[in-house]
Amino acid sequence: MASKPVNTAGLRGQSAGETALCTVGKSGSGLTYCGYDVADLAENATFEEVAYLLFNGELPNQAQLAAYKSALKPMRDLPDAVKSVLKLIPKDTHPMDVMRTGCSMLGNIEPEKDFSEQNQAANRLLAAFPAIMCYWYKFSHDGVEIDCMTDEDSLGGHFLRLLNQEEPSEQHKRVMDVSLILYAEHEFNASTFTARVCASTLSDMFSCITGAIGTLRGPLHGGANEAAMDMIEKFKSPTDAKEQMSGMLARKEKIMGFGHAIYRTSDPRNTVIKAWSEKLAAENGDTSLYDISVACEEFMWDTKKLFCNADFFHASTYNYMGIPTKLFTPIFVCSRLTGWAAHVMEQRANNRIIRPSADYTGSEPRKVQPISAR
Ligand SMILES: CC(=O)SCCNC(=O)CCNC(=O)[C@H](O)C(C)(C)COP(=O)(O)OP(=O)(O)OC[C@H]1O[C@@H](n2cnc3c(N)ncnc32)[C@H](O)[C@@H]1OP(=O)(O)O
Ligand SMILES: O=C([O-])CC(=O)C(=O)O
Repeated sequence: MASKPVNTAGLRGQSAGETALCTVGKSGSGLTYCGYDVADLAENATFEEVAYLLFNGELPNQAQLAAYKSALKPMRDLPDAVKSVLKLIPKDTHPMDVMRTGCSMLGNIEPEKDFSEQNQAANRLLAAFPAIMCYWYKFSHDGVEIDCMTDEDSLGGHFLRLLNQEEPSEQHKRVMDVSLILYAEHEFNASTFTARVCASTLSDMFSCITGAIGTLRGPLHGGANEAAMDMIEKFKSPTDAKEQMSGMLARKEKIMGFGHAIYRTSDPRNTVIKAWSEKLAAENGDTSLYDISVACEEFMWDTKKLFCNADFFHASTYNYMGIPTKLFTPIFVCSRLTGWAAHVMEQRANNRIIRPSADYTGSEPRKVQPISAR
């Protein structure tokens, strides 16, 4: 009997190029950055080490890491022109639109003039993204113009400090670091592919990243962490969660934070972030959000054999850290920028314009009729 044909819609299963940056769904836990298992990196590295790895192909030694962090620190502030634009953006704007505009505006003020500046442009965005997010958030929500510079050692700590305007705990800094590592890179996902398509036209780094932000925004991609939070906070208990999800599935609604285009039985990032959610829940004392999330996970596996992707337990984890839901996907941007920029550099190093073909399904050739005759 002939086997079921592979559904190739959405380019599924088709190779669209080469990369040395990442494998998805292959050896070990299923996800490696430059050969390192993501769980190993999450356990034994920091986000800055992972950024260095993606940009240079090797993990830094102590001196290289110290030099890299020292180079990033002075780049954390924003030009006045970018602050002025951020101040114009209304409070009810989607923060991913703010990130997109902030990125694009920075590219107006400090353009990448040629590809010799690509590392500078990537590092500038890496250092400045937490400020783009928090400067707008604090101004639009609290009317406060925050100082965008902190002396926090890590970018994760810097973000938490800007957001809460107080010293973050060591534990929260570590969780943020782990989260940024988990989100950093994921092969030819939709937003990275957007960045590569843009790069293949020999466009500039800021355009590639701006396009990628727009792609990550959607709920089928990065926007799922926010959408998952909106869903789980509506559930009153684990039993209520199962009942409501049953109704959602019956209505053929997508359950955000579940399923994956490549993984078939689990997403290796889930184990890591779920463990942090459980730990934070226990320390918080109110474990209900974690318990509800676990009930969702069990229900989806039992009924549909669908599993949590990276986004699902990020929702409760960030919530236990007091991070506003609307900033969940922008945090993803702060991390994935590293993967996007590394892919832009890789595309540029061996470029041919990305231009696939299409299967035509339209009308047969025909003649234009005079407008009076139509
Ligand atoms: C960091 C990230 O970007 S991870 C992804 C984040 N996105 C989400 O969490 C959104 C919810 N998930 C989804 O929409 C999908 O699983 C995607 C977009 C991630 C992958 O899409 P696809 O590759 O098309 O999924 P796949 O081919 O495995 O789907 C198989 C079936 O399961 C269904 N399905 C997949 N995910 C879900 C879900 N979360 N809820 C309900 N049904 C689902 C599909 O509708 C499909 O059903 P069908 O055969 O009746 O049409
Ligand atoms: O790979 C994908 O399709 C989506 C994903 O998990 C990611 O970008 O992290």
